[in-house]
Amino acid sequence: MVVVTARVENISVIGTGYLGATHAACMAELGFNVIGVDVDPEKIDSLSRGELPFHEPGLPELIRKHVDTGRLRFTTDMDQVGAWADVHFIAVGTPQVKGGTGADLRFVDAATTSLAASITKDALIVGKSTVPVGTAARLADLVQDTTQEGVQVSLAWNPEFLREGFAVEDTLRPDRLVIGTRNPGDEATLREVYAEALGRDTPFISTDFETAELVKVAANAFLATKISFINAFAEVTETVGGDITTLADAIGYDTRIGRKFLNAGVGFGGGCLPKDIRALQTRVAELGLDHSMKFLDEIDQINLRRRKKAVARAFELLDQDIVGKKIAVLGITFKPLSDDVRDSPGLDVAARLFNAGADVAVYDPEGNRNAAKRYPRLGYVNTLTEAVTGAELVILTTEWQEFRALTPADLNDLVAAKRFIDARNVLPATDWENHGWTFAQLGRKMQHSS
Ligand SMILES: NC(=O)C1=CN([C@@H]2O[C@H](COP(=O)(O)OP(=O)(O)OC[C@H]3O[C@@H](n4cnc5c(N)ncnc54)[C@H](O)[C@@H]3O)[C@@H](O)[C@H]2O)C=CC1
Ligand SMILES: O=C(O)[C@H]1O[C@H](OP(=O)(O)OP(=O)(O)OC[C@H]2O[C@@H](n3ccc(=O)[nH]c3=O)[C@H](O)[C@@H]2O)[C@H](O)[C@@H](O)[C@@H]1O
Repeated sequence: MVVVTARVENISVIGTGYLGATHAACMAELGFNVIGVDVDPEKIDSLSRGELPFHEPGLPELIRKHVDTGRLRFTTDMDQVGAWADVHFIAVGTPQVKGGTGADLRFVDAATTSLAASITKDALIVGKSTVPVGTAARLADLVQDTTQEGVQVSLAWNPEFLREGFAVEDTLRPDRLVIGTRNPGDEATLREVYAEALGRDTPFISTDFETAELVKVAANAFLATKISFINAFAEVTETVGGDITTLADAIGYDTRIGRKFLNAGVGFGGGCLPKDIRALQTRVAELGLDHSMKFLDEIDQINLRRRKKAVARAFELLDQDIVGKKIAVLGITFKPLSDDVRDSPGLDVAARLFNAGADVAVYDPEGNRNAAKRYPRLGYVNTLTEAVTGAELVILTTEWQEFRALTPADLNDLVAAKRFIDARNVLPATDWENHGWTFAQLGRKMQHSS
C-alpha cells in the first residue's frame, strides 16, 4: 500500500514538565517549528524567556538556542496550536492518584479533550505520557467524539524512555523507538518525525496500542525489579556478612544479567519507577489478573524497607539517642544530576530523622528548593561544609559527584563525631575506617555488630 502523508513542519507538545520541555526543545533541534503548551502560566513565562524552571543538564542551552531562533515558543493557549500543528505530542503528568495506587488520568483526559476540540486542521495526536494499558484505545474514541466535523485527527502512542539527568541525549539518541498505531499513515508520519534517529539504525518497534503501552511499564517494572533484587540480597549480607557490591559485580559479568541497575543502597525513587509499578499492579488487578503482577508489591516493599534501614542505621550509630543530634544529610534529590525530589529516598530519610527529633542539616547541589516546598521545616544549608560542621553523623543519600569525591581528610576536622552512613555504597569503607570513622553501608554488616 502506498501511504501518502503531509510533510510534518509544525509540532506542539502539550505539558512542558521534565518530559515535555525536553521533547519540545529536542524537536526544535531536529528542525521542526515547535510550540509547547502548559496550564501553568509561571512555567510558560519562564520557558518563553528561554529559562528552564528545573534542572536538566544541557537543556537550558537548547531551550535558549531555539527560543532565540524563533523555532521554539510556549503558550498557555491551546487554540494557538489546534490550527497550526501537524503533530501534537501529549506529555502531561500521570501521577499516582491521591489516596490510591492507580494512575491519575485526569490531566491526560483534560489535555486530550481540549486539544481535540481545538484542532481545525488534519493532525496526528501522539501520546507520550506513561499510561495504564487500555488508555490509548479509550482516548482514540474520545478524540473521534470530540473532533470537529470534516477534520481528520488520529491517535498514536509513543512511550518515552528518557532518564532524568540524560534527557537531551536520550531524546536525540534514543536506544529504541516504540510506536503503537492503528493507521499505516500514522506510522509514516512518526517515521518522518524521527527520521534522524532512524537514519542511525535506531531500532523502531511499530506495534499496536496495547503493546506500546505495556512496553513502557514493563521496562520500568524490570528496572525496579533489578534494584529490589539486589537490595533483597543486601538485606542478607547485612545479616550474614559479605559484600553486596562484589556480589553485584560478580553476577553482572554474566551478560544475560548485566551489571547496570544492580547498585544496592537506599533504593529507587522519582516521579516514575515507584508510581509506575503501583499503577501497573492496580491496572492488572482491575482486569481481573490479581496475581500476575503481585510480585511488584514485594518489589515496592523491599524498596521502602531500604529507607527504614537507613534510618535504623542512624539510630544504631547514635546509640538510639538521636534527639537534638546534628545529622548531615547529603543528597535530597532522587538521583544525581536532577532537582527532582518526587518520592525521593533521601528526602524521606531526612524527614523521618527530623520527625524523630534529630537536628537535620540537608545539603543538595540542586534539590534544596524543591525539597523545601515539600518539607519546609528541615534545616536546609547551602554548602557541604555547613552541613557537616559539628555533625554527629553524616549520611550520603544521593551520589552526586561532589559527595563521591569526599575523603576522610575533607571531613575529619569539621564533624563533631566521625560517624558516616554511605547509603549508596560509593565510598571506600576501609579508607574511612582506617581514619577512625565508624563507617556503615547498606548491604554491609556493621563492623561492631555480632
Ligand atoms: N520525568 C521523566 O523522566 C519521564 C516521564 N515520563 C512520563 O511523562 C509524563 C510527564 O512526566 P513529567 O514530565 O515528569 O511530569 P511533570 O509534572 O514534570 O510535567 C507535567 C506537566 O503537564 C502540565 N499539565 C497538566 N495538565 C495539563 C493540561 N491539561 N494541559 C497542558 N499541560 C498540562 C503540568 O502543568 C506540568 O507542567 C508522565 O506520564 C511520566 O510518567 C516518561 C518518561 C520519562
Ligand atoms: O519513566 C520514566 O520516567 C523513566 O524512569 C527511569 O528514569 P529516572 O526515573 O530518570 O531514573 P533512573 O536512572 O532509572 O533511577 C531511578 C531510581 O533508581 C535508583 N537506582 C538506580 C540504579 C541502581 O542500580 N540502583 C538504584 O537505586 C536511582 O537512585 C533512582 O532513585 C527509567 O530509567 C527511564 O528509562 C524512564 O523513562
